[in-house]
Amino acid sequence: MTTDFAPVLEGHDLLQLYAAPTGPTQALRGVDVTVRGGRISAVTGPSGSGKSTLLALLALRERPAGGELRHRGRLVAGLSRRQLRRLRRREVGWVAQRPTHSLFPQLDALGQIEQMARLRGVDCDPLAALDEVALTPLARKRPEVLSGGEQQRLAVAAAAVGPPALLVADEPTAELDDDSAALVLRLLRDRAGRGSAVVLATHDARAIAAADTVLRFRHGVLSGSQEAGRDHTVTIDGQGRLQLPPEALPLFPGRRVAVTVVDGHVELRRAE
Ligand SMILES: Nc1ncnc2c1ncn2[C@@H]1O[C@H](COP(=O)(O)OP(=O)(O)OP(=O)(O)O)[C@@H](O)[C@H]1O
Repeated sequence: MTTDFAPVLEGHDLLQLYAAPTGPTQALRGVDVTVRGGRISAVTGPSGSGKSTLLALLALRERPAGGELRHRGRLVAGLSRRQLRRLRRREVGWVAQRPTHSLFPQLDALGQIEQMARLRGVDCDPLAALDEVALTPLARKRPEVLSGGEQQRLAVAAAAVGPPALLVADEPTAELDDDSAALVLRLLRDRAGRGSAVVLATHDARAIAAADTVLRFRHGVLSGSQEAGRDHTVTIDGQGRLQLPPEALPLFPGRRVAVTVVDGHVELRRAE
């Protein structure tokens, strides 16, 4: 179902250090990671395990202290600050753990979307972008007067303008109830469907279930990775209806499905 895109980012033996009173501490070490367009990758693990540190590297906000990070085959270490800034502006959507850190404090919700479209050099319908996260009634509000969940939805909608080649979000559903989380996950799936590489740091089972790849961290080390695609046994009722597993639902945002019976199996695709 998922198209196989070339890697946007490839990290090998990544190391990140932070200063601590006792000397430099390794926030990440020995991490190998590949991020592809068309996929949602969830980075998970206990608090302090290195998720945000990895996201800062993948969003090109920091450079690794060691190892190799390549963006479309080019070594990030070889890029100037100016080149990195330009890449971030044009190609990277970023949702900070505190969503206000990725919003412009002086702009209202509509202005956030318009400004992001300007920075990326893309056309966009700002009202439709707000509607996607159910924020149209708050179009003229600035971030400071929005609730935490509204700020989070706005930050995701703004980061997703374009859509960007890379969409990196730190805990994008942490503040959200089930309905709002479903909106955000549907939006992220839509952008992956349009080719974005989506990377999330998350503790949220709803977001992990929506991911194609799950990367588990412990003490700064990648302790396991898992591809989605588990088999599910479900029952078909007397009318031929079946219940899709929850992680399949974000694949069908309009809830319309094209069904093809072919070679003894059934394929489901999003109906246009
Ligand atoms: N700017 C920094 N300066 C010093 N230490 C840092 C800095 N950022 C992170 N660390 C340390 O690096 C380690 C990894 O932190 P990180 O924020 O990546 O974890 P996390 O898995 O995202 O945690 P959480 O789920 O709580 O957000 C922690 O020990 C943290 O204290």
